[in-house]
Amino acid sequence: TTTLGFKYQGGVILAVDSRATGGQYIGSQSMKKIVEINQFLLGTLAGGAADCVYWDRVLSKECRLHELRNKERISVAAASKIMANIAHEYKGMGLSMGMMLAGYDKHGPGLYYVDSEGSRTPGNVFSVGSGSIYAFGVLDSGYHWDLKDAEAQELGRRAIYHATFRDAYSGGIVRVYHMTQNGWIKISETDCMELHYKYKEQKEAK
Ligand SMILES: CC1=C(C(=O)N[C@H](C)C(=O)N[C@@H](Cc2c[nH]c3ccccc23)C(=O)N[C@@H](Cc2ccccc2)C(=O)[C@H](C)CO)Cc2ccccc21
Repeated sequence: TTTLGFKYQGGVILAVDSRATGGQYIGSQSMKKIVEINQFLLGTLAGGAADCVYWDRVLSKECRLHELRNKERISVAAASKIMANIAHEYKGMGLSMGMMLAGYDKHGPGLYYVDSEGSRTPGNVFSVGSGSIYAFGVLDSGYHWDLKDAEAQELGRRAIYHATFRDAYSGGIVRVYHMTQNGWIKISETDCMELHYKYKEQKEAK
């Protein structure tokens, strides 16, 4: 898996692949690794697929209950704290989850990394999963706060593509979402082979 998220002047970009593996076996090429918790909250999934899918559903339920009890949407900080508390409750019992929570609340754009070891960190740039070292290579060389929306979306897409090219455990479809003060927008869903030939042509055109 390769997932990434970064904050910039235009909000938050999330980009992921869609492969699930069991050892060398590819279980699926179409897994949804960006989960839509609500219109202003997105999560990304990496690690044990069942762990991620299950505890994301629990988090979604808790976020909805928070809205009903408090008559206001949950903040990104509070949602990430719920997930961190769950991870801490099960620490040492074998959960394997590396997630990001991205959203927009009264404090502006939010991006947190949360994992099953108990880490919960706010930050501007994260990449999580077996292909994250490749994604960082592209992301760190192209990232700056003042990226334009189209540049930011393409940077996320290109970073995930390069990870699917080099990491055997990443592949399938490259999905890009953009979180702004009006909520999330799904920007693109592109098969990594389509991107492969598109980037190849761009290089040959030079
Ligand atoms: C095909 C499939 C599933 C599947 O392939 N499960 C395997 C056992 C799984 O969990 N694979 C992990 C890798 C893995 C196997 N055993 C583990 C034990 C501990 C930690 C990780 C693993 C995976 O693809 N994870 C994805 C993340 C992911 C995949 C699917 C859904 C959510 C997140 C990922 O991180 C990269 C591919 C690198 O591993 C689970 C599932 C649920 C619902 C529908 C289909 C499937």
